[in-house]
Amino acid sequence: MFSFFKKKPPQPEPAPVPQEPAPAESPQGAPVPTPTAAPVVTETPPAAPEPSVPAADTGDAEIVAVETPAAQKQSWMTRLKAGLSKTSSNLTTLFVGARIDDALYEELESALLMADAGVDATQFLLDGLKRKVKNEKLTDAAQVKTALRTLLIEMLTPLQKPLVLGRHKPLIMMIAGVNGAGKTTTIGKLAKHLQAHHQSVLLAAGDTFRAAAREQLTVWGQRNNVTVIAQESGDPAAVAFDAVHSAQARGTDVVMVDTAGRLPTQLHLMEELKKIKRVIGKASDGAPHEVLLVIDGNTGQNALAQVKAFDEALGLTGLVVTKLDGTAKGGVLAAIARTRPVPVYFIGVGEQIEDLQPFDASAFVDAILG
Ligand SMILES: Nc1nc2c(ncn2[C@@H]2O[C@H](COP(=O)(O)OP(=O)(O)OP(=O)(O)O)[C@@H](O)[C@H]2O)c(=O)[nH]1
Repeated sequence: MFSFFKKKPPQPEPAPVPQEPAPAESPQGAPVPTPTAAPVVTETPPAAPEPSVPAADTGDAEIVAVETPAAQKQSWMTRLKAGLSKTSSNLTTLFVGARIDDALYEELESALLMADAGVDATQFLLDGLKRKVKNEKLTDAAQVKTALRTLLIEMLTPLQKPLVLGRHKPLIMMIAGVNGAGKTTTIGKLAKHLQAHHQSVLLAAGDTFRAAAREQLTVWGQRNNVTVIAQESGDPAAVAFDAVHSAQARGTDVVMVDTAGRLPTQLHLMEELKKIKRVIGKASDGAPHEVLLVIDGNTGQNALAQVKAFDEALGLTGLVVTKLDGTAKGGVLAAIARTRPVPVYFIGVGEQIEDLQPFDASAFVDAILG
């Protein structure tokens, strides 16, 4: 049974020492007049008090926050299977009534390449499978499929890692990705999941580039009892800095810093991301504690290039792979596992909150092998 988050008791953090002037903040949510050139910050408070962490959560041992009920897990498997059906269709059919011969291996090779597993992972799996067939003297296709399942789980398990809560207060997460990857949607879904796990959440609307993105997040925050720190224009690093200080003052559990979408080839924008990260570190020593890249599963091998580029720029701690529903390219996780094994914290198979779940290698492989 998998859980959504893991939880650890918070470590005492040094008192924050402001090193840069934080932008002005309005106590009532109204924009504050500031000197020319200084950014205007709006703070959207939650409509109701945020849930506090229960006293029982501060024990010594690492605990699993919430066990997923069997019925819920079942419905997730159903959604995962449906979501990954395009990736799985080629892989599942080729074993039906097949003989173990070169034609089967060739078909498997094409299916893996078409699923965007990439040349390296595909070759690795084929070599491993041929070895297993020989050593274990496998004689029918169903056994070969089981052997492939084992190999795939072995390959993907290193990517499986829970997001551990409560290591820092606030736990500061920075979220990056290319345009339209699903960053803002993912932040919204994660905030809801975090609230369900008794975590108070504050969001920094660091997408100062697109006014609509800021407004979208602000309206969403008002509806969902989540404080959003936003600026009408200016520097996303200043928004992040201000958000961290607000969260420290309020005793908020988790801060998520949204950032504008950008391509790794837009070097000045990649520099801007590095600056946001540096400034978060100035606001809180050692932060951000998580640097997440949101990737669109539809982009297949291009997603791999994004992982490499963002990892080199920021030092990623985790991935969120969205839109695995409706794509035939779910094999990209195998490519990531072989070439840049950054942990996959969550995968998304739809637009609903419950469509974003922790990555579980066995469940994923079961879904793609049918
Ligand atoms: N089908 C599907 N759609 C998704 C998923 N995750 C996000 N989306 C949709 O993808 C679209 C883009 O999502 P956003 O969250 O706005 O993406 P973004 O990365 O914040 O975009 P920018 O701010 O432009 O960089 C929205 O229509 C989302 O509803 C998913 O797992 N499956």
